[in-house]
Amino acid sequence: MDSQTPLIKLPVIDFSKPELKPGTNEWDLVKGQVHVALRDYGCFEATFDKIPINLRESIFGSLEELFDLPLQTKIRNVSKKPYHGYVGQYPQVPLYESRASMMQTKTIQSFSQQLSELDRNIRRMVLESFGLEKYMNEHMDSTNYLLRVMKYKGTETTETKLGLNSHTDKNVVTILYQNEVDGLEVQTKEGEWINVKPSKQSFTVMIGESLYAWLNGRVYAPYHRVMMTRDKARYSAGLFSIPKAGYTINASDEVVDEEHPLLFKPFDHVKFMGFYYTEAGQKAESALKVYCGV
Ligand SMILES: O=C(O)CCC(=O)C(=O)O
Ligand SMILES: [Fe+2]
Repeated sequence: MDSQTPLIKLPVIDFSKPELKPGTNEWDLVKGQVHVALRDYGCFEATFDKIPINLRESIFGSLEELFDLPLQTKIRNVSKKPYHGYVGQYPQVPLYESRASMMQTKTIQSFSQQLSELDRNIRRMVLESFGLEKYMNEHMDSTNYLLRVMKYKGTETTETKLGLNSHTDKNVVTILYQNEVDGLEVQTKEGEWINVKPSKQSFTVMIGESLYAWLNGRVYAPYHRVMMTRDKARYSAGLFSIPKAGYTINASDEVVDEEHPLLFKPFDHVKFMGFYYTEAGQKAESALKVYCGV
């Protein structure tokens, strides 16, 4: 199925409660919602008011400036490290450009810091809800953060245009924030595309394949893409928690049983990314399965 179904909406989960602390009833309630949403969709909309509105809005000013730099300047920001350098000018997705923010402005730095708190709360809830508390410190220490920013040029026609190819994220958790131009679509397990329409105070939270593998498939890592329908540019920023090089992702015994046989052999995310960017990795339906599937 490849049609949009406006009837399906992503779950919306409220992280704005002032006393959202581990051990409280509020926490357990939200934890239950996170568990169900990530199991069923691998994605949800999070309302989170801890980042002041003026800070959130000034993000897009910084992004506009960053992407308005001459191409010569932008392409100087190349990198061999996965996710880091400038990407853009791809014939397949001509509207798309992206780069790591390098956290150079105060605005972006403080935005990332506050958003990483949301990432940690979500991951803590996920681990607790699977009874994996004993891995909490190891898990939290196993990742780095990267803020990557994206621009999708508006379409110059009335046709819908591909902004970003359908893919699954390969990291742990992704938290996206966007301007008022929608375009992100997330695919359900049944193959239907949901149009993501976050409100001004909400962020889109999505599971990547590293967490999917570590939890042995107990959470879903959804395919998603960007489709552009408007003539206005879409700006988005993503906070990505990414496994550190040298850390082995190994599903814990607690999530492996007869009903849930082991899906992947232990792997190193950075080495896997090396394979993902090869021709074989790009061609594979699931690069992770080809790389280390059981
Ligand atoms: O721009 C967006 O909302 C999605 C970006 C995305 O999927 C990615 O960078 O992996
Ligand atoms: Fe993505």
